[in-house]
Amino acid sequence: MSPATAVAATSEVTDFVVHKANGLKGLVDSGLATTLPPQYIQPPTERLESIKIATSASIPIIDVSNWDDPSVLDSISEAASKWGFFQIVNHGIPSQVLSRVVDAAHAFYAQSNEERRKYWKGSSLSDTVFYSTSFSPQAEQVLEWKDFLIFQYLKGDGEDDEPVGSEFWPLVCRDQVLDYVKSAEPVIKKLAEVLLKKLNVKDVNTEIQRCLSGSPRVALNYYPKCPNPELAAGVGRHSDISTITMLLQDDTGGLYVREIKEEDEEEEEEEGEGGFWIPVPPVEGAIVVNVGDAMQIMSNGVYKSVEHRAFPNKTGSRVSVPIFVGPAGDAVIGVLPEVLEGGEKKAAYKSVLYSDYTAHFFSKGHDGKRTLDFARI
Ligand SMILES: O=C(O)CCC(=O)C(=O)O
Ligand SMILES: [Fe+2]
Repeated sequence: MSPATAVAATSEVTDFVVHKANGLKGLVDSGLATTLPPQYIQPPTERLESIKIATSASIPIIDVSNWDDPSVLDSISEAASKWGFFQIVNHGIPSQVLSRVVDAAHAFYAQSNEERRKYWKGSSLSDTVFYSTSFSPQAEQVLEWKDFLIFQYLKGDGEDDEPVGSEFWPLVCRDQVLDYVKSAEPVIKKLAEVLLKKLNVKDVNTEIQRCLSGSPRVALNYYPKCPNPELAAGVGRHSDISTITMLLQDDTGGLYVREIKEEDEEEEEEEGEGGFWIPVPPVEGAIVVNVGDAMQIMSNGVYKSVEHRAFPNKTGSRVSVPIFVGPAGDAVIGVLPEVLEGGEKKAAYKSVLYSDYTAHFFSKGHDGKRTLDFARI
């Protein structure tokens, strides 16, 4: 079989993309994926054409130029409770830092298969950086139209030390990712402070710190242009397992967020493929912020970790760069005592070791908000 025929043959696609570590980018570059390979075809309920798009709702855009303004704090905590998602503008991260990290993501994927493959999960020189495809290809029924490069951001001992293993990060994007995280850190800190303040948490001790942001991860997500986007998903319905995620998206669009209905409150959240989906349009200079499962657990559901999904398109590739701010693997997360004080509310979640929670998330394909059941009482 010629290499060309090998790639074209359905049964060989997964092998070429996943096992031979060419990534989806390698498949698209081969020029042979002129139609969507069967393993990428989503069931009808999970396609863009069958979801109901919310036409009047939009997620809030919050100007955070003045963190001392009480109305900013109110807007953030309200958005985290009501929508689980918001965009922030005037956050102080220089626009060049944002555009450089997006360009750097393109630069990583523009390299040859051989060059990218050096970082493939399992063969990368450091566990703090790895390249992979889809979500959890070994556990998924249908593959997602996406490649990603993950950076695990473990701080060195000294204040100014570079993250552990960063000397092994790809040179085409290393400094841009480091600069982005460095500039984002004060914003992350502020967001966490505001959310905790509104929960009456006064003593943000080191243990809470480890639960909030013990192990940030950055992803360079790449959704190549897709021959049949109407049949595919870039990332399927899921909630993030982070405490908070700061997502930078390019100007392409494709992200949708589930609309929370009033009657979904009290854990009676909409399940399955129903409900309305709110598009999150790219806003120049804005960062999308969303609450993750760890924050929903710690806040006992006051803040909502909301389902979201992204679709690829036919005209070009799309890049997004989330920073998943999440607990350290060995942190035990549970409902913060302050949230229960003085009220008649009971804890809706038990305490869980975060590395167990993470392992559960990756042991299956994306399945909406089901990961949270792992911690639900
Ligand atoms: O690319 C996007 O807009 C969303 C990505 C996402 O949800 C994720 O990486 O968890
Ligand atoms: Fe996500």
